[in-house]
Amino acid sequence: MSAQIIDGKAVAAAQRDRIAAEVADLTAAGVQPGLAAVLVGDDPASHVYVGMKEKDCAAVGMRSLGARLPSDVTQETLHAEIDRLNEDPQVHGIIVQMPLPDHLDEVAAQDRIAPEKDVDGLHPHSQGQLMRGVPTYVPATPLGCQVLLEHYDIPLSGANVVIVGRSTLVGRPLAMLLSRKGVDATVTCCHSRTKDLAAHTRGADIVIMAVGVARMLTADMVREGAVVIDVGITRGEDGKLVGDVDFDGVAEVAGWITPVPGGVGPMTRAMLLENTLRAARTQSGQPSS
Ligand SMILES: Nc1nc(=O)c2c([nH]1)NC[C@@H]1CN(c3ccc(C(=O)N[C@@H](CCC(=O)O)C(=O)O)cc3)C=[N+]21
Repeated sequence: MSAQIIDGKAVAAAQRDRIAAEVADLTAAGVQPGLAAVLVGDDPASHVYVGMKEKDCAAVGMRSLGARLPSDVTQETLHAEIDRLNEDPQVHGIIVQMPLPDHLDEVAAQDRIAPEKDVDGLHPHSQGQLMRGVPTYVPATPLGCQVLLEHYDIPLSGANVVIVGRSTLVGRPLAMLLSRKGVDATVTCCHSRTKDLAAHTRGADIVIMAVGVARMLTADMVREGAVVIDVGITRGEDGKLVGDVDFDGVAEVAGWITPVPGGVGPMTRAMLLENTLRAARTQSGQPSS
């Protein structure tokens, strides 16, 4: 293996330590940040993720509230629960864990969250402000990718970044984030209909995989020394997490690479805490330290 490992777990731990110190200061000033996760139904993966978020909150001294609703809940009841959290002054951030059961409208639920509590960055206000170049809350996974790249001093200005995937949660916001003035990457957004994907990825200084297709990016698709960020998390039959990158092969050619697990995933959780801390500061009128 020639690539150096981008250690998301370690960077996330450092971020959590910093956040914990800031949470302690804010709590001493009378405001304990609070995050509410709305979990509908009994999808096992969603339960695992929400459980991790609750543990993360506890680790940094934040309050966490789990709102659990049955899988047959109506859209009206879901909205009533979001309204209740919107009005609760102890709750600074709200996320609705995705995916929702098929009979529910995910977009309508996202739209229901008060923009000032939208720590997932999925409300049209958050997405629009990011598009305008004045972000409020950036979705945690794209933010985590940016913080990881900056932590390792990987040059972004003028860099050719190829993002594979165009989801609302990752690909599109990431393209906005990295092409902003001040970050200044040249971003290409590829997807399932892209012609000759390999020609794009081979031309990239940085390849970011966010499609959810296990081991899609192979060594022949990567330029020698390129930076490879893997956002994919496919659960294999053996229960193990598999990324969108064929790690063993690509690590032979890449210069830097994120592992799965231990790459972007832990950063996603840390950035959700960061967004919640910012939400608590903004809502309480406490200046940042
Ligand atoms: N409203 C909403 N917001 C989300 O941000 C959201 C969501 N819904 N639904 C599901 C996806 C997925 N997601 C992950 C978060 C952390 C890890 C993570 O920490 N992964 C660890 C390993 C975890 C394990 O072993 O299972 C890692 O990659 O090292 C993974 C995935 C957030 N999501």
